[in-house]
Amino acid sequence: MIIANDLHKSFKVKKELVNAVNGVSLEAPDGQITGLLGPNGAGKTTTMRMLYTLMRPTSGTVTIDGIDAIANPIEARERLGVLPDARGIYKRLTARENIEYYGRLNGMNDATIRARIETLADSLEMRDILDRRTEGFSQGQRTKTAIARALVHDPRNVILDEPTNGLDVMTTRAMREFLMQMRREGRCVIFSSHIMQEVAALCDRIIIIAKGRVMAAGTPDELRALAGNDNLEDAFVKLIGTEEGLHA
Ligand SMILES: Nc1ncnc2c1ncn2[C@@H]1O[C@H](COP(=O)(O)OP(=O)(O)OP(=O)(O)O)[C@@H](O)[C@H]1O
Repeated sequence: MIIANDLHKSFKVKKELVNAVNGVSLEAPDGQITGLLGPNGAGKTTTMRMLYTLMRPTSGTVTIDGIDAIANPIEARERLGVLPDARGIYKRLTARENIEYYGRLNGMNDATIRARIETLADSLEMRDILDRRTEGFSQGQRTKTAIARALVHDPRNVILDEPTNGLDVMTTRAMREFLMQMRREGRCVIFSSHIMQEVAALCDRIIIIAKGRVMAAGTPDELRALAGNDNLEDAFVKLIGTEEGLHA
């Protein structure tokens, strides 16, 4: 379970202060998919970077399964699988080697890593690319490799930054099925998107972020009711206050 309380993050750009995240609180329970939805520049990536301990908040707290992620980042990371916005896979290694490397960094033995790769290769439908060098991989193939790598140590909590970004229809469908599988396995899944239909179709709870703040949070039905609108798309536009950047 991931809990964030009153997260703030500002960046100094020349003499100006950019307030990227302005008091975001959220709770993502186990066995549920929680979606962060918001237009470009809303603060989704910055929020996630703080959740997965890459970035220290200016203020606020994050706990991962009850562990204070700011005070104990290494312990928190052991419980986290992360697909960062920059996928960052090693191009001189094969997909399998990329995944194995992370398994070793996580202190796993070779037999456990091998078995885990078998499971992930099936779930992610990536058996055909496992032993190819990742140089030249398509965007979808890179994303699959990065997700398998993120999950090699079987983390209970999974944070994915725009996992379907740039994927074709079939690969997007496979990715959605994979997210639902993680939910069935009881994991806590958080993913970000600016595609309203995707978030509505997959998420148990949606957190709408704009201008670094949580504008609304709830189930798709609750958000419809909150906006007083049966059409989810219109509800989102109303809650965010602009249509800009919402669509793919
Ligand atoms: N390292 C940084 N230095 C300066 N400004 C930053 C930095 N990181 C993010 N920002 C700013 O913070 C704001 C939020 O950015 P963020 O990447 O979190 O948004 P996002 O919701 O993920 O957007 P997108 O959907 O476009 O990826 C933006 O105005 C961005 O320019």
